[in-house]
Amino acid sequence: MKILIFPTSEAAAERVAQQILTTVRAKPQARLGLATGGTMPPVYQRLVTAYRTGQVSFAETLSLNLDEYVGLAPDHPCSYHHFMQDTLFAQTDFAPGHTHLPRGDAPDADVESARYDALIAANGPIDLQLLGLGPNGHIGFNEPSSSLASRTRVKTLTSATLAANKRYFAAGEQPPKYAITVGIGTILDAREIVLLATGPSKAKAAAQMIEGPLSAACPASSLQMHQNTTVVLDAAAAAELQHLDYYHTVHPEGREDAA
Ligand SMILES: O=P(O)(O)OC[C@H]1O[C@](O)(CO)[C@@H](O)[C@@H]1O
Repeated sequence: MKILIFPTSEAAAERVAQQILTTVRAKPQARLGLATGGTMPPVYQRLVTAYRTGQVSFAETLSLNLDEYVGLAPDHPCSYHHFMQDTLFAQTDFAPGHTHLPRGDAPDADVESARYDALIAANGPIDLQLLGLGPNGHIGFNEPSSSLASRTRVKTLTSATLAANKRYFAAGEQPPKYAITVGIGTILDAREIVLLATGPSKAKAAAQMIEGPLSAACPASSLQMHQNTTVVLDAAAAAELQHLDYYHTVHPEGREDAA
């Protein structure tokens, strides 16, 4: 893993956006694995700006998102379909038939998981997989105890994740208890992975992911096994790392201390 530590969350998001733009400019038909969650809007805003200013086109790009809540239809305001439409797809020239997420409202979530896994296999490998990080170390909705070889399937969300994501739902509305998520094995098949984690709530998970043992207790530690992963942190998310001299620290003026 290459670890980059930026002074601010804005600088970290900018670095991730630039990596996505570089991939799409080099290969307009790139297959992007995209992520949702509160960490991603600053990245997607930058992609939208790049599109609006003529710096990039996504017209030929394929996107395959990581996950969706079981039971939520695409038009539910808290569905990840809605999140992606709102923050990225409707604001750029992604072709509607090129943007994929698991269907949370499918009549049988297991059948839908198998369909989605086959879709990724048919279109893969993913060129660039974008990831956020759950405060409990999850990637996608691969909660602690997920098999490190898992494929797309239904996962039961932990109480910690339900509590963390409750803020995205209306008062009194319970977040779904299950999600369809691409598996860790599927994530590790990507040619390139970039994970973005910002803010103090990610510090413990970031330290376990980078410095902890490879373990299903921290699903993100599986990225230690991937040959082309960049982890982008802001200073708050890097606060619990013990070995700062192992990593690349990027200073406000852009100077980088090489690891
Ligand atoms: O960015 P957040 O909201 O902290 O979420 C962290 C991760 O958890 C998820 O919400 C679960 O998939 C991801 O979308 C996200 O990458």
